[in-house]
Amino acid sequence: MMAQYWAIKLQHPATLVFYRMGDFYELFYADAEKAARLLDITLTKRGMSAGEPVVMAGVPFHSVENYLARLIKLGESVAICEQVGDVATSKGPVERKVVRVVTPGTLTDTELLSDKSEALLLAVHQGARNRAGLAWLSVTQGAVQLAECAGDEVESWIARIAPSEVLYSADTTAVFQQRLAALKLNAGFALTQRPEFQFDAGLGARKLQEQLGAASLNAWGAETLQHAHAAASALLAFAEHTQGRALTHVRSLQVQRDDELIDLPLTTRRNLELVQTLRGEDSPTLFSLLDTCMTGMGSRMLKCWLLEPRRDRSQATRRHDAIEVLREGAWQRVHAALKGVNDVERITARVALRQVRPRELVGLRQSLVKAAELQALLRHSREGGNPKLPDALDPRLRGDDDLAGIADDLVPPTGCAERLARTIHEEPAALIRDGGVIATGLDAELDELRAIQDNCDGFLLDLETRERARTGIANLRVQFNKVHGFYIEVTQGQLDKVPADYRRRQTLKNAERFLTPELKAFEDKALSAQERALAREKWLYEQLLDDLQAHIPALTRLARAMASLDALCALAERSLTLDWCRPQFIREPGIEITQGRHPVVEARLAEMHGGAFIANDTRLGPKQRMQVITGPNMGGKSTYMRQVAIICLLASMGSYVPAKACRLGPLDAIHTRIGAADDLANAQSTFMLEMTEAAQILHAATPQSLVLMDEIGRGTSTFDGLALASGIAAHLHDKAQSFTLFATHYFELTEFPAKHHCAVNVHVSATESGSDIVFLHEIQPGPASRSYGIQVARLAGMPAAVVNHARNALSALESNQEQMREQVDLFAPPPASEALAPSAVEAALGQIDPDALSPREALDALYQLKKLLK
Ligand SMILES: Nc1ncnc2c1ncn2[C@@H]1O[C@H](COP(=O)(O)OP(=O)(O)OP(=O)(O)O)[C@@H](O)[C@H]1O
Repeated sequence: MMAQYWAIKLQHPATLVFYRMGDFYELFYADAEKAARLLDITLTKRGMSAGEPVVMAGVPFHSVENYLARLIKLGESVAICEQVGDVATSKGPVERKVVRVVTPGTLTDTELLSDKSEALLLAVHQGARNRAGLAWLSVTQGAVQLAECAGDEVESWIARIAPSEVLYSADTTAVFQQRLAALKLNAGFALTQRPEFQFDAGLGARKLQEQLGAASLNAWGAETLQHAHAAASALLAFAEHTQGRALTHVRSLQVQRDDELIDLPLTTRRNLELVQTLRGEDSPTLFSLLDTCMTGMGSRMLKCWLLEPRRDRSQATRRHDAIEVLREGAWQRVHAALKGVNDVERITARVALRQVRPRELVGLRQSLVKAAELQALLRHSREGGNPKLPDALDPRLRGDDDLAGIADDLVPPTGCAERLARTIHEEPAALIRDGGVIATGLDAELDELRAIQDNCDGFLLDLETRERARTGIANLRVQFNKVHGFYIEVTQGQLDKVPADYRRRQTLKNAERFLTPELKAFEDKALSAQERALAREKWLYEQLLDDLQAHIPALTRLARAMASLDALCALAERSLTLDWCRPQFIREPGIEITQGRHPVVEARLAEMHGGAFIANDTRLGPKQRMQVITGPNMGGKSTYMRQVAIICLLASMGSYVPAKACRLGPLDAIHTRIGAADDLANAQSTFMLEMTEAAQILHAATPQSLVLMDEIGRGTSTFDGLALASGIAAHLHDKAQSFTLFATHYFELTEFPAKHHCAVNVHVSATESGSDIVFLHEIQPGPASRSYGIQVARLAGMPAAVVNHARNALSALESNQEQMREQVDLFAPPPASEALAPSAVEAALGQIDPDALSPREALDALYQLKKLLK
């Protein structure tokens, strides 16, 4: 057995092997030690192999999912090795095989997956000439995505895609591997090395063509992406390896280009608290506020829309159109009809992978019925006098985000629901191996086998009556139990009446149990009927899965349509409940928001009865690109800046926005530099991190970018900070020319707009009442008059002595500063660095004309130059 184990383990060296032995999965040696540590299970030693005791640890098979979930969360991978041979007939250890490998990026079990997020597997290929290829997919979805980028952009791509597992080739350079390892620390994915030959561009292209059933990748614009093909080759090979079969449901391809999406760097996602709060929690975030989806697949779709808004606004416009229609009444009915819809997307993938459970198929059938209902609803609102619902869209323009396209895709595949209804029991057992899954009436043979079992009770009663009459034993009983099978039980006092054909089966304290030839024959028939019924059920289940394969493409389309409808419906509901408006896209550059609000802060205030949120306007355009925002701490500067970014993002993803009106010009990125958290894991100080992030923004920002800069420079001495902040503001204004919101506590910067015609001062208002401060949270033109830092400290409970001390110190500092102020012009351009005069060697070198020199003269000249250098 250990020889068999080692043969299997050798093929999965970096994976924990769960080796099935009876009712347990056992782990051996180093695997056992690791699992014992990670799972807190007992380590034991048993027997001897190669002269050493065998170290092992085991988990019961019925609770394996729980252990798997814990290991996967810790980034481990597990190979599940089952007994596949026949225990009764095999000589030596029964044959075993790894039936699937569970890794963080290739999860398919409903129990192990989060409802609301995808587990993505990503392969990265380091190509020549500083290029890289990326390919990624979710095994529970049907689409592969490809991208190519410059080698130094890999981190930002991976961070944006947020995979659960990253595959890289064994031959990537050490530096590249270090960068991946550093990213892993921050992003928390599993990093898996694969052999170099698996990253084969030719093979990748062929595999993709096979998946898509196409002769070329031209139609997807993916023909020339060789580095991405290489990544796809490793990606598909690994995904197939883990599932133990081909991924027949993966039939679509998308190419992502970095100039197609609005750039949302990781810092922006974090600072705007899109899907996670700054503390790493799931709520309250923008996503948690938006997500009123009825299904997991709807939530996942919505999250993807939020994190991947497109620069091209046609998709967002289609979503706005759909929301507008749904708002007019249909959304409530659609919302209600979506209740109880199952995760068709994941069930479909599990059908394709032949891992689907009986109850999931019942869920699928119910969802198909719902799909027809939803389709009727959408069609009805189209015909029934809703003139805005387009009915004949050009199919090329149709996406999965317009209602006409969705309605068309909601067609359940012909005969699929009926086939499921006929085949699967209304309330089937959880697992096919338990039996009781296939419906009665589907298969005559199964029904007959079941009848034998069902008739058991009748037969036993009949036999009991007959035997009582034959033997004269009035309390004789004919019974069955799982351990001993069938028996006739006779109590001690009656044993002398037992006929000769009774064979003793078991002796109890007060009774004996017997078998007769007739009962034995019945037992054989009944037990074999049960076994045969189980085998028949399994076979019928496999037949069903075979038949369902043909429906996979239609089911995948249907799942996407349902998910989109769910997401649109959630956006429609949110827009009504939270009083949001439809944004308008304009061609000219600009961000114009009337009475904008920060949706998450507003919701928090409402929840905590913290008073009304104060709405604010924003006007940014070609002539007014920068706002320098001043005002007291706690005044609402950060909230205001974030709300502008969030409104732009919501509009771009296709949602309504928290404002009275919004007109938005083209946008290519949202950059944010807000707050400062130490990045200890990467050994970066607060200030270093601040400057690194700011430098990245200055390099990347364009006139179509929105940039939020919150208190830049505060991490160092006042003068350094102020000097840097003014330099950064000048760069953003003059060079990048981005739309910039620049919040600062440096009052000196309020002079910036005087010398920079596209910048204006605004401030958040506050008033003093006695020695207290009242925040008005209103954005008003002009600079703030003062900072109120000391009042805020007082509010925060600072000891009175400290507050007094600070007041004194402040007035001394302020009078000092007045004197300095006149002399320094912060915004004067730096003098051009003086050109240095050429050195003697350079001057001599300049005199030499190599073509006019003989070899002898050249040598002399060289000596001359050496001398000059000395
Ligand atoms: N427009 C608003 N309406 C109502 N309350 C608001 C508004 N803006 C901000 N607030 C409240 O004020 C609090 C502080 O806001 P914010 O963090 O934006 O202030 P800040 O000016 O950036 O402060 P600091 O300079 O200390 O960073 C918020 O948590 C919120 O409760």
